Amino acid sequence: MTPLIRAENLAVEYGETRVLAGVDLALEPGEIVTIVGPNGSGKSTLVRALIGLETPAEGRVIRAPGLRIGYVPQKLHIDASLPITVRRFLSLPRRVSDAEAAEALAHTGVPGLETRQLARLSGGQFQRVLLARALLMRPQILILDEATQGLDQPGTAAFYRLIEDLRTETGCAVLMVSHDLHVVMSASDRVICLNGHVCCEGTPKVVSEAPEYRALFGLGTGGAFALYRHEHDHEHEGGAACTHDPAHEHHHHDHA
Ligand SMILES: Nc1ncnc2c1ncn2[C@@H]1O[C@H](COP(=O)(O)OP(=O)(O)OP(=O)(O)O)[C@@H](O)[C@H]1O
Repeated sequence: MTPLIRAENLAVEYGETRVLAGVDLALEPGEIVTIVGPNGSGKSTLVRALIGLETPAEGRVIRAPGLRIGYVPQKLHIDASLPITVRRFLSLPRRVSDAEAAEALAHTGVPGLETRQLARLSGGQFQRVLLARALLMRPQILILDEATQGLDQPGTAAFYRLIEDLRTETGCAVLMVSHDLHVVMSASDRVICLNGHVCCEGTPKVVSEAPEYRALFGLGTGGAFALYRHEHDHEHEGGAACTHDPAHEHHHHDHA
């Protein structure tokens, strides 16, 4: 199968700082892939580079011709002093019909919100409206950058069920960045563990049994917390996917 998006030996820099190096990645139609990794490990940067919002310092990103991407960014600040209804927001940047807007809102579990002010939605409603807008792109790939932040546990679980249903219904691929490890592990076909480079990757089963993953996330309920304590002192097997770039600092990830 031809990948929808492929990154080859991708490096991204902000000024003098290299935040991603040697990243190889390919997304096949219909698969759900999750990127995990500590804060500042380059997850959003990778997503932005895949979409074309960051220019590679090295390597390249290849997108299938005419690829339709639905993107839910990590942060979208809505200025409460600039009123905009849900309906108008759904027509940005592409104008959509009332019927399309209504269908997308129903699809994401928030029917009838059209006349509401965007700035006054609850966190969960807002995320679902963002998802509805992404769906209006009729995406072949849906890219979600920590789309469940601000949602409670049931809201998060429901959101991921919705993503899985959408994949089943539309056949779109899904690439998401997430810190919700338990849900990630159950909902993903493939997990990519990032820390400036790809630490380890594979099916949730393979990754969760990998020493790299265990070193990163620990076991049991402490796992999610351990995510933020990643000091990159674990050993890698094979090593091919893990060329440590000496220019890339790891110690600053110890945010615990
Ligand atoms: N526009 C920018 N200019 C300069 N540095 C940036 C920029 N965006 C991100 N960075 C830096 O690049 C590094 C990677 O950031 P990125 O947002 O990709 O990490 P992340 O893995 O998504 O983090 P988090 O889990 O906290 O969202 C960080 O050190 C960050 O400070």
